[in-house]
Amino acid sequence: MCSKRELRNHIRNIKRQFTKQQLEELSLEIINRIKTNPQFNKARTILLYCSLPDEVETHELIDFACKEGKQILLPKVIGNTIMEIRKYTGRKDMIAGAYKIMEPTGDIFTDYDSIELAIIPGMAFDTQGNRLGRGKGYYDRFLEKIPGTYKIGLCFHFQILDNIPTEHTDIKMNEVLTDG
Ligand SMILES: Nc1nc2c(c(=O)[nH]1)N(C=O)[C@@H](CNc1ccc(C(=O)N[C@@H](CCC(=O)O)C(=O)O)cc1)CN2
Ligand SMILES: Nc1ncnc2c1ncn2[C@@H]1O[C@H](COP(=O)(O)OP(=O)(O)OP(=O)(O)O)[C@@H](O)[C@H]1O
Repeated sequence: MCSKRELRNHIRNIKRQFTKQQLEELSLEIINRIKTNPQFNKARTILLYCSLPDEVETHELIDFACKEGKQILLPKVIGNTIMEIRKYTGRKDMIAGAYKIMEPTGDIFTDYDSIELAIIPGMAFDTQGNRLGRGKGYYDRFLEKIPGTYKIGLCFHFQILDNIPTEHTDIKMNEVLTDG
């Protein structure tokens, strides 16, 4: 079995073979799936992520969900291993933080029990719902705090692997949405 580091390099190499436009088209397919997902439609408070250029594009989804009247929360990196959650209050209130991720300047959000759905990026997911992240453990540490929340991973089809090596701290997705 490959190490997590080898798997991350493998995925990075495949991703490079796609143009920006191809990834945008694949993203659209995935976002259309999320918009018809029953868990998404019924959730009123959703933890989302503001995508980096190599991730499934979520910018339009964030504003779509807001227009639907949902409360949107986004992560903000506050240390080497910790992220906090903030309310999204519009594009005008976003600022580039660590790793150049756009993060909200809005209020901090700590009512974790009210988060009904978490939509989570990944370098890869396997068929059992295991997730491989960027290797800092930000999501694993946070997801521990919301054990009852339904978790949906988003990734491109080439990021679905048969088997991801796991540690006891890794938290599984309930569902993974992809293109194709
Ligand atoms: N859009 C988005 N937001 C997110 C995450 C994410 O994966 N995607 N995170 C999920 O954890 C947290 C941020 N974690 C990150 C961890 C590493 C890198 C990163 O670029 N790592 C470099 C290696 C840099 C280094 O080792 O110092 C890399 O992947 O090349 C980015 C974000 C919170 N917000
Ligand atoms: N809940 C936790 N408590 C303490 N350490 C943790 C926890 N979760 C993960 N770690 C540690 O953090 C490091 C990175 O973990 P891992 O490789 O699983 O990150 P990742 O899920 O790929 O990254 P990310 O969540 O940032 O995208 C590992 O050394 C792991 O043992």
